[in-house]
Amino acid sequence: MKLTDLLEDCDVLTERNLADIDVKGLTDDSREIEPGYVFIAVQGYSHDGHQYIDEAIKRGASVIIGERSLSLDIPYVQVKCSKKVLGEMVSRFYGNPSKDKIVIGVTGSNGKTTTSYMIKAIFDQNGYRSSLIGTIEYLINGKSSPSKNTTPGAVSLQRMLYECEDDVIIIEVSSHALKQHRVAGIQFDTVIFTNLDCEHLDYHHSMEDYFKAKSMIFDLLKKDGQAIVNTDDEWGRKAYQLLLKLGKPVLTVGTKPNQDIRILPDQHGVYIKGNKADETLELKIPGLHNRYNAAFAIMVGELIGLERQKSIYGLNHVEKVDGRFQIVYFPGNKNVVIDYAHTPNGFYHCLNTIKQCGARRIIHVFGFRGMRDRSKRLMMMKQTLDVSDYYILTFDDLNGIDPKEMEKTLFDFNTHYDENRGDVITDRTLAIERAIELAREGDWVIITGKGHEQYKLDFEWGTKTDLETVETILHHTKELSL
Ligand SMILES: CC(=O)N[C@H]1[C@@H](OP(=O)(O)OP(=O)(O)OC[C@H]2O[C@@H](n3ccc(=O)[nH]c3=O)[C@H](O)[C@@H]2O)O[C@H](CO)[C@@H](O)[C@@H]1O[C@H](C)C(=O)N[C@@H](C)C(=O)N[C@H](CCC(=O)O)C(=O)O
Repeated sequence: MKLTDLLEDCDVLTERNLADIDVKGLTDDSREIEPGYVFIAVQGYSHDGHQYIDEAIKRGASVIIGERSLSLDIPYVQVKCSKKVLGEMVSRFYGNPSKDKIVIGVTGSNGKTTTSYMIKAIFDQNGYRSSLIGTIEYLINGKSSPSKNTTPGAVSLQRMLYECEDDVIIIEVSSHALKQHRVAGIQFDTVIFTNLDCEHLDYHHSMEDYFKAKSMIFDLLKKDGQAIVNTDDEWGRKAYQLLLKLGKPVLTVGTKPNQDIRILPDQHGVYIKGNKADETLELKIPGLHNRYNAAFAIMVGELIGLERQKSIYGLNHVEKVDGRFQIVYFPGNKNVVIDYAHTPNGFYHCLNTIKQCGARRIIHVFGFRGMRDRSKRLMMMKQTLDVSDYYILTFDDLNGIDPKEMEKTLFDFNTHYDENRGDVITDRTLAIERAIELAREGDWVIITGKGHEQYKLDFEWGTKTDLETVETILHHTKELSL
């Protein structure tokens, strides 16, 4: 493929010696360079790709692209934003693979994963074949591989799209990915904006900046693409206004009248308007948050012209999503829930869902992640105090933070909010064991923060995930009762 074709429409500042250069491949990682490749130098979070230009040349790069004004012995193209150019070029290199597929992007703080699996179930149960790229796994052509990033880097992502033989591809799009242009070059048929919660402010610095990053996805809609937003959410309403301003078609989901899909909080259903007749659909899914997720998925079904009952049929086939409101039933009518919730709003929805399920008492095990947004911790604490009856603060990922420092943070929170309703047990497995021990008939234990993820620390029980810990305790409980 010719370099000039790959650079078409890219924001190029200066260029020289471009002639008729053939491109064999392209990457932003000098370690992956092969002869005839283009190396795109990207300013990253921990390294500056421009430092690896010499290494890329030694490995045989035939062209370098970067943001600096440089004079090199091989052709160099200076661009305004090399991350964006990377996505755009790699997409062209693979023949714009998103163009001829149905591509659904799901963004927002909470609900991305569950919504994505619901959409997938609707497609799969109705004669389509779909791929999914997200927090838990990359599921392409029926083959699953573990997820590294919720949204992979541009080169991997475009390669996955290229290799995907399915009709539909559902992509969870993180704010990091948008800010870093990992999805540049992708064209979305539908974009879903679930909500925005106090999160990632270590990276985005303010909610406005976080919102700005999320809104970048709207620029990537296909010409006839469609956005769907949750207008019960403050930032969803801002997204709605922005979309109107941009002249993009937008459908709404929420509990207020006049929304395209109206959530009926007390009736376990949704009321849907649209091209076809208005209709109330019953949903058998627990939790208000899941009715929002289901409403987005049903709306996607509407957009591809599915009969509504076929969407409901699909939703009834959603397999359990790892680490998302995953219930383990204990003898003596005790339930244990594992959920990825790690924001105040995530807590609100999980804890209230358990309450609606009729929990006698709620015991909540959770912690705070090191090196992440600290501003949300207070609100997380308040949320649990509002709804749960007892909490145990424990370790989540430390991400390089000294364990002593995190332990002190947990004890400080516990002392500050001490109403004889909480405890600190830093070992996560012992905290879970204690919570289950405390539970009596009709009680629910909820463990939040890690969801499907593997532990990064070694804990007492030697288990690797919350599910493994809970199942090990269940096994011991059953043995003891024999
Ligand atoms: C902070 C962050 O977002 N980092 C992401 C970023 O990497 P980076 O900026 O650190 O890259 P870097 O190591 O500084 O390298 C800069 C450049 O130098 C190049 N390099 C580097 C070394 C070398 O020898 N040669 C070389 O060419 C690198 O290939 C790169 O192009 O770009 C990489 C490729 O896209 C990502 O994999 C990486 O995600 C890291 C692993 C990460 O943990 N990110 C998290 C914060 C994240 O993105 N999370 C969201 C989900 C958030 C949520 O909703 O919960 C996600 O989408 O996963």
